[in-house]
Amino acid sequence: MSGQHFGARLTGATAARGPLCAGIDPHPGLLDAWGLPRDAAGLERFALTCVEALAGVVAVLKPQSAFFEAYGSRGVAVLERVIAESRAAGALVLLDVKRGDIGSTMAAYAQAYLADGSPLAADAVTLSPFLGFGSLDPALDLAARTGRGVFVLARTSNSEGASVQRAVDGGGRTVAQAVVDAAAARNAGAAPLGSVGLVVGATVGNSGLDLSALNGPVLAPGLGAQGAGPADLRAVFGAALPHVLPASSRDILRHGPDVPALRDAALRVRDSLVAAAG
Ligand SMILES: O=C(O)c1cc(=O)[nH]c(=O)n1[C@@H]1O[C@H](COP(=O)(O)O)[C@@H](O)[C@H]1O
Repeated sequence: MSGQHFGARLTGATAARGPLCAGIDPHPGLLDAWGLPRDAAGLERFALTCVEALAGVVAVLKPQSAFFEAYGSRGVAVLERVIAESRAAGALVLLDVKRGDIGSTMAAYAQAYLADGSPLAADAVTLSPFLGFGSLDPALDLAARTGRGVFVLARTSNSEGASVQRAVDGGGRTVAQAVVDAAAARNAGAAPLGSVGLVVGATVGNSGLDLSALNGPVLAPGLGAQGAGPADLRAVFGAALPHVLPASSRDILRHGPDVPALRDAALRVRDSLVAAAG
């Protein structure tokens, strides 16, 4: 990928379009609600309607891979179109795949999602560090070489995550803080922002995390359907708020399939985030 690295492109995109990541999560129940069949054709209509409504106005689109994989090769072909058409309309694409594996096979996932010329290459992907942060090195290295980004799970929005992520190591540091510190080391010296992001749910309350040295973006899912609102972001993120990218899926998608209604819903969420940050 030519041009600026991901952290710079994200900074430009959110400055121009506002701080919102809209998720494309084609839940079977949403296909029903939109009057679409639960098959690859329904998936395609759903996903491309999202692209039509959102890709020209939202900074980041986040397709959730599993909902596409569920329809096999036809679903994955739809995902390829979503990535290409969203990017062509000016949105950055964060592919939500939450990959994490031992290093040798992590390299293969990196090729699939972060290599120039790969059909599924996006601007960034979500990664899971729970096989050890260092196991992600092949993906972080390739992303750095190709100007792409990653968002590494640190403190997830679900309640089950806390027992792992708040566990404390021998030095008294939580697992989540160790992820933050490893990402910060990767981002040191980058300007205007590094390309190794984190995921910290908007639902987690006072996380206790020290994000002051991160120098990277923080994806904050959990708005809307999971109960968090724009006003919660300041409590969770404090001084790190300017680098937070709030994410919402179902709370926006329920306004489809009408394209203007879907777009207006996303813009309302975006405007409420701008107001809450101001
Ligand atoms: O990595 C993610 O995107 C993610 C991390 C996390 O901690 N919590 C979380 O909800 N997500 C994703 O964010 C989206 C949330 O969807 P809604 O609850 O419908 O807004 C889903 O695609 C989740 O898989």
